Amino acid sequence: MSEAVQTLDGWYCLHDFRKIDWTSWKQLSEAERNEAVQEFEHMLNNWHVVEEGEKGSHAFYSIVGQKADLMFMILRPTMDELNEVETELNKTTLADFFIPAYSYVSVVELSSYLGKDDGSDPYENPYVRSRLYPNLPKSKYFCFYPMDKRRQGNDNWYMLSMEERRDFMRSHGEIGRKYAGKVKQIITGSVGFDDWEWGVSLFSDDVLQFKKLVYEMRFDEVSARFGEFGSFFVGNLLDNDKFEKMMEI
Ligand code: VOV
Repeated sequence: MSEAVQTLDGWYCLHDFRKIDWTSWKQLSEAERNEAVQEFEHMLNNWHVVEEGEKGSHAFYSIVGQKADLMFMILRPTMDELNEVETELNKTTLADFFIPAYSYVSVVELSSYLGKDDGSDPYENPYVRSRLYPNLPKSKYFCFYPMDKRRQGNDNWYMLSMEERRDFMRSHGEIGRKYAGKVKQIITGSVGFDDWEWGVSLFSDDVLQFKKLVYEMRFDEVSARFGEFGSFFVGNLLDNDKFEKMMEI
């Protein structure tokens, strides 16, 4: 049996995609709509307080295309708290006008392929902590997709030796580093939690960099031979002003 890589696991993560039931939303009076948006923003403001207290983080984007209209990426220290946030969201008046589109449950993950083992506790390392418990960037654009590593014939990731997998990840990391300052990636592990093995969340102020990065990675052996991908979602950052404008009829 090949040796499983040890993972470092951080905050639990929910990607929650919703469509808006515009037909029902339009039936409300302007006053009712304003009240629902204000109630919703009150919840978002509470999430900001959690973020400032470094007890979690969140990202809120509108999604382009018919797969969804809105996306919430929520990070919390426990699965229980993640569930509470989801329920809080579902109890808002606005959620009566949301239609579930897709969701993804995972945990922020760092593999130890490239880490140095100097005997110290990695969970005490400030850099590692900033990766495991990240303050999600408020970048203009967001991209999410789930992925697996293939298990077929000669292309079975889980049958490779630790050294082989480490070499692949080194090359992967080298490509990724070319996008430093342009794209920030947050990899969340979802084995045992959801239908794919990882969630890939990308943040950038230049939306075209998602295409360039993902395309370049397709030619790297680890993605070319072993990468299998689910649906892609791409969207634009929402703040209160943009959200109010979006919900205006
Ligand atoms: C901004 C770009 C970027 C950078 C710098 C980067 C670097 C790195 C490093 C150094 C490491 C290994 C250590 C760790 O941190 O875990 C990883 C790990 C991982 N990656 Fe990555 N990745 C990027 C970007 C990046 C992308 C775009 C994808 C999707 C692949 C594609 O083809 O669409 C991806 C996937 C992953 C995955 C699924 C893992 C875990 C694999 C496992 O088997 O455990 N990743 N990644």
